[in-house]
Amino acid sequence: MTSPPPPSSTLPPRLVLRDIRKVYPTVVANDGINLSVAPGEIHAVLGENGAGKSTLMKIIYGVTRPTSGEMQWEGQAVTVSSPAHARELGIGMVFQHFSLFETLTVVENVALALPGKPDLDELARRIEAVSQRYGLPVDPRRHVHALSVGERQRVEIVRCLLQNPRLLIMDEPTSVLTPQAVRKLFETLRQLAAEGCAILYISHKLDEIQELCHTATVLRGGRVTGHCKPAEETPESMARLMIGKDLPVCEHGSPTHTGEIRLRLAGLSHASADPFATDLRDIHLDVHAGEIVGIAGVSGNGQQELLRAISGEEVLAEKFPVQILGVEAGRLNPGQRRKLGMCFVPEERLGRGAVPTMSLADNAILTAAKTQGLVAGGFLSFSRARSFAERCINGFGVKCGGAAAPARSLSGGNLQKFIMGREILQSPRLLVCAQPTWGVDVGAAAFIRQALIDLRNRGCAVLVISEELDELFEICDRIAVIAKGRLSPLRPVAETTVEDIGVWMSGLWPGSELSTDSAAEVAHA
Ligand SMILES: Nc1ncnc2c1ncn2[C@@H]1O[C@H](COP(=O)(O)OP(=O)(O)OP(=O)(O)O)[C@@H](O)[C@H]1O
Repeated sequence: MTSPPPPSSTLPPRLVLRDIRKVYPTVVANDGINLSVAPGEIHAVLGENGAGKSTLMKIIYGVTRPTSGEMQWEGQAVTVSSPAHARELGIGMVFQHFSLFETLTVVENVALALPGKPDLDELARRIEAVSQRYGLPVDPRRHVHALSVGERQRVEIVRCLLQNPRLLIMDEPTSVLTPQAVRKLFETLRQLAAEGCAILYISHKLDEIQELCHTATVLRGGRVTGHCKPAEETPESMARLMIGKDLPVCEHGSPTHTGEIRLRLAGLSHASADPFATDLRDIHLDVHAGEIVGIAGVSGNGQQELLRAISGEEVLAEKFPVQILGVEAGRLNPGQRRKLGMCFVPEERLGRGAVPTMSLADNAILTAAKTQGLVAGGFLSFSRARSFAERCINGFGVKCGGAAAPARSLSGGNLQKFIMGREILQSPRLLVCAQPTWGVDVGAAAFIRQALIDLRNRGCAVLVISEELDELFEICDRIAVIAKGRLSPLRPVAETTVEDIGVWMSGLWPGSELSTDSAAEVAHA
């Protein structure tokens, strides 16, 4: 599919940035940035993790003040004092990290972003209308805490579209959307652009940028290092522009040796107390030492519940359904399961994967205290915690202000790299991870995938739950699909195709109990 023709260059720009600079205590996040977006233009902002993309977008949206520089909105100099001010001007933003209150419903969350006190019934109807029109299904009455990551992202997008923005900023909006939802979103964005909305689009998915965007600005180390027309580039040439060299190629190889079963799910069924959660139904799965098993699926089909049941965040009624390193572990808490040799990475990096206000060293203590000997004689060793955090930072190329930097000061991709590093460097015997490369730039994603393959080659059993089919096909040895809380049979990756697994993702695999109607529901979960 090709991009629509670029907008007419005779229109005056909607937004102009001149010499924008933002200095944080340990880093210059933006350094003399110039950028201009015309009405109807879809403009990509490209760059490695930590290049300064989100900082620039937050400046435009009034979340952060620039240290210096000038911004013009529709020809007038403007200082955007707050997000509310940005919204008044006609600027909308979908954030990389969700800004939703978990204890409120969807409609209550949306109401908070609107001026005055909107009538909730009327607003719920508007939400339904917008979500239907743009193919982004959300139920306005559900509580946010019960939504999957993909569903939350849809809420963020719908909330933004309700405000009819004239400039829409999207910070990695597709990281957790299904391929069908991405198609729909692109149609929406093209439609908005055709109606004259300017769009600033940040993504690490270079094929998407090539398909969607008219123009691109490349950032590196806070500075503009290039411009291009994505339609005239390839994903490889854009990657080179971004990282200054060719992308490394993953060396998968075959599993050298598959050994004993490290994770066994023996008929795992679990009904959560949360009425909106997906019940897990009779899941059987073995993951052996020395293999990577992938679980694909449309977000909201039981992935979160499965990860919680395996990690111990959700303790089960019985011991036997989850067996870790041969121990019936269903009633153990996460700490006890980690002691058996398991590490895990949840899909939400801020909140579950790391405590935002704590330093990286303290975040290292949270999961690695035992394996890295960070506690001795009942006392925490802060120097050891610091040096382990530094190993994660150096080993995984995390760009940050050092081990003392609070987790929330890291760019999204850099925090993900840190969390992956913290778990992988504990040399677990079993690693369970969700969305391992979410929000990570193309170079770092290749690095993380290779680190998972290397871990497998050292004999670790690895289970990856991901919505990125291409990623699963690149790194896994065997693959299954989760749909409506049920798990499909496992297939060797070499004996299946992305197309087959795509069909299975709607719940229709050989022997599946789902009807065609239920399958349609799965695709929209
Ligand atoms: N509140 C903050 N305090 C200190 N440093 C910060 C803060 N916010 C961002 N930074 C730093 O500014 C730099 C740019 O971060 P930014 O989030 O803009 O990068 P990014 O290009 O959006 O990266 P990613 O692709 O990983 O999201 C990083 O080095 C980051 O650590």
